[in-house]
Amino acid sequence: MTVALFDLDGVLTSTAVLHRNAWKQAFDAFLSERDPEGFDEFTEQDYLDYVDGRRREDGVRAFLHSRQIDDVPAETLAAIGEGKNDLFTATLERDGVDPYPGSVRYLKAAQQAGLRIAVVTSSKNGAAVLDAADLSEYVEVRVDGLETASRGLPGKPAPDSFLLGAELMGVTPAGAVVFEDAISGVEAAVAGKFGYVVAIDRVGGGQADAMRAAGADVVVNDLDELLPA
Ligand SMILES: O=P(O)(O)OC[C@H]1O[C@@H](O)[C@H](O)[C@@H](O)[C@@H]1O
Repeated sequence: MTVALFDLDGVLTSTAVLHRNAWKQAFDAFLSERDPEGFDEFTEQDYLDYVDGRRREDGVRAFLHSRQIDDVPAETLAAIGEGKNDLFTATLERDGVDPYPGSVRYLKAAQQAGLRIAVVTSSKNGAAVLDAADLSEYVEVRVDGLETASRGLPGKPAPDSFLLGAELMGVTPAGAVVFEDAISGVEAAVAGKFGYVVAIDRVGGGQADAMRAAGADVVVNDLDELLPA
């Protein structure tokens, strides 16, 4: 295999946590206003099950549906996502972004070994995150939430964004390896019949088992583990 398709948030950069925190603020504000008495907070498991790896609008719909909230007008759904995005971008601008050191080492080693690198992310902030983390130089092709939206492609867990990444890199899915930290992303890679699927478990608990059940070929805690000692 000569091409590697990396998810971004949680794989190369620690921004999955920034996304999760911003989602929590946005959803908790919505839920507590809608039902102050019965307020039941947005949890880390909610993030992993319904939001992680998915496009912004898909995450909003999937989470609210999990709470049997299906009567929200489209403008309100959009406003929740926009509120979350304002929180996310403000944190990004204030604190910057840390790439995982093990991921940087892995990118360098992959590049030296002649592997060509693409990033496939559901986020519309993909370019800003790559730039802030100083990783853009490694990336030959970027497929992000803006690109898939402009082409009318469905988001993860549908395979389309990864398939587009492979196509733009000029390889078949079988000729590419996918690196993912979200269950929706592992499902997308498996659905696309990619050559090899590496899952990165950043959260512990039942995540590694869920990743294997979703079809990951291997689960690691950090990309460093894949490098020779
Ligand atoms: O709102 P954005 O920046 O377009 O990101 C959409 C999604 O992008 C994914 O990469 C993240 O895992 C999700 O948490 C996030 O919600």
